[in-house]
Amino acid sequence: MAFQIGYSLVILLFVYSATTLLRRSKSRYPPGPRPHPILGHLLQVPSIQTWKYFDSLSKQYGSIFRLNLAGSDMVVLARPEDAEELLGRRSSNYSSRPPLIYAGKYQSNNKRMVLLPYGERLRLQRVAFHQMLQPRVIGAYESMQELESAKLLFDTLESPLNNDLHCQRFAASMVFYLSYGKRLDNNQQDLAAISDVIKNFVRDTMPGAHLVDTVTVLDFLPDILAPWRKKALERHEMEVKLYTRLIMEVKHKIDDGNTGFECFAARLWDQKDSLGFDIEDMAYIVGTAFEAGTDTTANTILWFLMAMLLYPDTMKKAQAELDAVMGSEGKSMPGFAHINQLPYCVALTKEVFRWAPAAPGGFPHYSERDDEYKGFRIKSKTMVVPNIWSMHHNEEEFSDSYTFNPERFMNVNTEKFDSFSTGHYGFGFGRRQCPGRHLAGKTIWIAITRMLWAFSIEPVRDKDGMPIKVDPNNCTSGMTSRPVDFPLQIIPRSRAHAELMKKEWARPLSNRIYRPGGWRLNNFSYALCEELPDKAIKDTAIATDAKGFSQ
Ligand code: HEM
Repeated sequence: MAFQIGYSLVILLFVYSATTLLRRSKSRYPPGPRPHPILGHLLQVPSIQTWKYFDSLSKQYGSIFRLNLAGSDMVVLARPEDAEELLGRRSSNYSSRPPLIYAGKYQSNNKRMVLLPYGERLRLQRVAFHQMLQPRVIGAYESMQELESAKLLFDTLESPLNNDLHCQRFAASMVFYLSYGKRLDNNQQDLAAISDVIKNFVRDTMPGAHLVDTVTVLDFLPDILAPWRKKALERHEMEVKLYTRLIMEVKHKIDDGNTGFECFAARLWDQKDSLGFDIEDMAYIVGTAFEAGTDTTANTILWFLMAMLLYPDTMKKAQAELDAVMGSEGKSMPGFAHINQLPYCVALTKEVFRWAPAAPGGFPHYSERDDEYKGFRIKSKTMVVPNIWSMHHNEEEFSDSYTFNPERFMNVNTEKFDSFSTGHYGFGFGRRQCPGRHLAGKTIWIAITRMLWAFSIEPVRDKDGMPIKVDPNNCTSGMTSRPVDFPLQIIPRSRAHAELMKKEWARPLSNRIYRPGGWRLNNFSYALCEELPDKAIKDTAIATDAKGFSQ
């Protein structure tokens, strides 16, 4: 009997091994262009608008193709269903990030969440983010979003030519407030310092930005032969100094007995020991929120402005909707209370995310184990890139995909605020999907909707009265992309609209309706009123909380 069982086991083992081997030998790598014997495709992949090159390869080799960058495997996915399967359903294998020696190891000391490999450190950081950015709490930020968008309108009215700076300030101030509990008003010093960090970071994480990330043996060179290492470490020092100063300011406020002070950094100070974070961890966690949320948000608003120049009919349609709801006399300004009455403005916002994704090339994921998919082998340590650009230009899903057409989103359920991040792929996939997406959707909606209500966005005309053309292909490259400076005129729709913009921004903060909520409902309402000297106003805010404003 024992012999028979043993015999059967041997046969089973043999059959299993044979079928596995057979399957392996049948599976092949995804197709791709012919590589150079040593450098692979390293010299073929352009650093300028890489997503468009990848899109052209997907038309030639299919929706899953493979490249080799001097020995490192890269698989590019052009279809959302493949990204959802691999990065979503098989996320236990595809949720890491490719190790970056320059930006990850030296510049970030392996602490920056966006670059972290999959593991416990990432999990803890995502838990911390989730507390601040989950759908249940983002209602608490509506009053801040309305306040900052009022400032955006006012700034644009006062100096329309600086719209780029205003978009940047608007996006930065929103996230800065959530992160450090203070607004970025005309505090150019903090804004300039952080914008600089973001600019460097976007550049340093670009594919091919640093040879050592591809030819990793270069990291064995001594310092004298690797001057880039000193530069990366200097950047690290500068970032740590800046981000630590900001979280220490929060700590001092807490130590000074400001018990109601509420922001992401304050929460982290509370949980520092239970989550096992050191100060540098905390500095980077909060700084990362700021880095990841600022450029993406500002760039999306710039893309919106360009879309309005190219597709003025969509602007007119949105304005007709706004006038029908708010009246055309410019006597009242739209806010979150009107979101369900403005489906076209919701659809237009979603179309901006689709038409010009702020991160068109997607963020690369990284496989940890060998896998097989649709008959293709995907080795461990393969960079897997969801090419959002291709997905948004898949004609089967988005017909006439290069045309900006909000109508394609007109059937969405606008009662669900969450819907800003569905129906397109601009926020990525799986366990690394953007944790700021719910906040970003609403921040961008309020900015776009109020800009449409307030202004006519017009082309600049040449001396013959002809509109100067703008080109959406003229955009920056990197992890995020934005249109290169383009001429436009932003003109108030009427004197009454202009007056209301001024009035709204001049309105004392005490007259604003706060909708507190969030992690600690009452405490958070203090945070929203932090700049207000009057205790009575703080009490009012707490009272409104009790009345159950939206959360
Ligand atoms: C228009 C606005 C935004 C866009 C288009 C955007 C897009 C993205 C994308 C594509 C990713 C990579 C997802 C993946 O790996 O599959 C990402 C990651 C991330 N985003 Fe956003 N994002 C936006 C706003 C924000 C905001 C407002 C915050 C925070 C306040 C934020 C925080 C992050 C963080 C921390 C990550 C890294 C997640 C990780 O590596 O696990 N983002 N975002």
